[in-house]
Amino acid sequence: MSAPRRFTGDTLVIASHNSGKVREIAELLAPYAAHFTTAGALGLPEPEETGDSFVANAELKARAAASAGHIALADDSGLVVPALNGDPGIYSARWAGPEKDFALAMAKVEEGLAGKTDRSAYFVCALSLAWPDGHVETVEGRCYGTLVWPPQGEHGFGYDPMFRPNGYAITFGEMDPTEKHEMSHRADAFAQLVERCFQ
Ligand SMILES: O=P(O)(O)OP(=O)(O)OP(=O)(O)OC[C@H]1O[C@@H](n2cnc3c(O)ncnc32)[C@H](O)[C@@H]1O
Ligand SMILES: [Mg+2]
Repeated sequence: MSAPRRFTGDTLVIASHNSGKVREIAELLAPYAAHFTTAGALGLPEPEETGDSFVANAELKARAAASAGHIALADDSGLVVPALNGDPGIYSARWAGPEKDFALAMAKVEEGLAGKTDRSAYFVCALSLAWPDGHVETVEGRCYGTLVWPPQGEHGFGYDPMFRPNGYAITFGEMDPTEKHEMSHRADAFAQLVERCFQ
């Protein structure tokens, strides 16, 4: 295997159209990239997520944005629920429908869990850094926890209000963002990416 390619300090494009994610990525990235912009700010289209895994979709989104000329970082993430055979998984965004209604998406998860005792779940975050020549570096992070009902807390985004990480008495929705950044699936993936490409 060849050595990982390092980020060289150019402008970095955050290849996501999700403002919750962009905010978290910008905060995690601040120490490593002085200049960054977003796919939305550059007017780049949102590519169709046709991959069959988090990694495949992260690479597809990163490559699509990098083709515009700057190194790009994409995140494909989601909530995996073993009692729902892994759903919503890579379809986590799509479960919220065109209106991006996560109250609806969380209610669908809860409905699926009716009568089930296993309420374990984990978040996955694949991060892919792509160069304009097509090279990619990809990592995957996880965070394990339990699903609670009703949803609790106003912080974060997506499924955060119903996810209580193991070892905590509160949901991601109730957690201070700086604390989520220390132990989330995105933080786990970030630590791996920093070690590979930013040090
Ligand atoms: O593809 P981009 O443009 O980045 O934005 P997206 O929202 O479509 O992102 P994904 O395709 O990766 O879908 C992931 C969904 O999983 C959910 N998700 C991911 N990370 C999460 C987190 O930290 N907390 C809560 N929900 C999360 C969230 O609802 C996302 O919409
Ligand atoms: Mg998406």
